[in-house]
Amino acid sequence: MATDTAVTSTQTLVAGVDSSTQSCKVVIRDLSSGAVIRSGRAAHPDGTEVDPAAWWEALQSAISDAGGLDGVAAVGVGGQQHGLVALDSDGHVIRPALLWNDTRSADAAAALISEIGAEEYARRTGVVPVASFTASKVRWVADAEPENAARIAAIALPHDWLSWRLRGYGPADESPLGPVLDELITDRSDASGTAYFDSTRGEYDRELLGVALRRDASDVVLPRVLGPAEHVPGQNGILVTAGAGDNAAAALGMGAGSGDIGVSIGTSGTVFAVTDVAVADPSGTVAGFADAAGGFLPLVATLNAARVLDATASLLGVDHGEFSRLALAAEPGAGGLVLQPWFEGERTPNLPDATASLFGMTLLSTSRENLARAAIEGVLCGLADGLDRIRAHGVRAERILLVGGAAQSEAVARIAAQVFDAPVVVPAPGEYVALGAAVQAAWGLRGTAPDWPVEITARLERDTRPIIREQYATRLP
Ligand SMILES: Nc1ncnc2c1ncn2[C@@H]1O[C@H](COP(=O)(O)OP(=O)(O)O)[C@@H](O)[C@H]1O
Ligand SMILES: O=C(CO)[C@@H](O)[C@H](O)COP(=O)(O)O
Repeated sequence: MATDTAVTSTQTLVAGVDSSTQSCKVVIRDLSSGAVIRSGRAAHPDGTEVDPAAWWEALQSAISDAGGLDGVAAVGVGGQQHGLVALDSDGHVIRPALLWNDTRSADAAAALISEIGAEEYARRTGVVPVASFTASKVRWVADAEPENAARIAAIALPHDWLSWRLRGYGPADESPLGPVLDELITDRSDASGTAYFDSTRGEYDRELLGVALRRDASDVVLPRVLGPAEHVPGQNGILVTAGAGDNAAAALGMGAGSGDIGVSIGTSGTVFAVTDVAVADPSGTVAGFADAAGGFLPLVATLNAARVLDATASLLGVDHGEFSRLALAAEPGAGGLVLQPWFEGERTPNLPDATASLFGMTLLSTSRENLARAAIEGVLCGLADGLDRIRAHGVRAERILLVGGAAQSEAVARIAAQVFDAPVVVPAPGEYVALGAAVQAAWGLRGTAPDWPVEITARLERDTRPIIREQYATRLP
């Protein structure tokens, strides 16, 4: 448990949750100042399919690690996007949740595009299916496990299901309020990652869900979409707000506005902007998601991010601090060494079966320093390519806001300023998804968005080194 500030008896608190791929984090903030009062975390199991019960257990451990919810008036739950939580009519989870990084649904995504058309998907939902999206996972279950698909009574995303459990709903033998599927709630940001939601109209596209499920989906319960200023009752008098997809919650947490580009380097790598107008990219590279504040969140995601650095550091036998020092001891371009970091297949570019490759190895270039730098450059180049695609939709990039676990690496921040064609700002180390979910909790509780300060620890001027992206580009297929 981390206690940053003493709590007084008159203080009202709000809580934010980030149920992310690798862990669950809880932050408890003071409603009036936004100060973090206490926080906690718990690990999630590895794997690209996970029993949601593990998330529920981790959430309770993280809450307890944070000293419990005493004094908390409202909670918002942010979480990894896209995961398919399929429920039967008794509120039981039908099979382990299929996560955003499970690439078995790549063929299902391709089939949906060939049946509906990429242009039509982009027009109706703002996105074009890739393996990550919920619709692709629904189709995968319909084809690979038709007996499971036939039992689906409701479909939730990870954060929807956790909000439901937190409010006291669930299977009759596991929850005080029972399996009331109509009490599932969500928000526009996470709904927009399903590929069966029209975020400009704020409505589900049940015909597209039916195509994915291979049956009439009019009776499938989908979570009710709440606005950012709304709340519903929860347990012990604690109100529950809409929650959000993790990237949209991070945007709230770091106060991203027009001209800001969020770059998150966690399990996934993401680059996103906050915009007033929707983006629809029929190529599917830019996902035209909604944000958690009533606007839009055009986003490009990569599958290979912080864990590429973890794996390379482990190969070199060093911790994160030494890994950063090694990378900074190498020159930009890593002496010609290029790591194409597609260890887990890749989503952008859409190469679900790809593997990683190391190019440019000579006796001179193959040093520990160059390998550390090449890993960071490879991850950042993929995200910089994504930013170019977002800019192509007329989005301005005045500064990069760097968050996610790997943003704590000095080398990542300094090399980001060499790779992105914009200054880089690093907010103070923090769990920005959970912090943003707490922003939403405050917003839903009071009806207006709080104006809490965001502390910045580093500002790096643009320091573009063209060699890095030029040599990476020569290795693209
Ligand atoms: N100083 C650091 N340098 C590089 N990577 C780091 C550092 N600190 C944490 N990480 C990595 O960040 C990742 C966790 O980031 P996080 O944003 O919490 O991920 P997620 O939200 O996807 O679960 C882990 O892979 C961890 O090893
Ligand atoms: O798929 C996406 C965005 O489209 C990912 O960003 C997931 O939302 C997982 O996030 P992390 O757990 O890596 O933060």
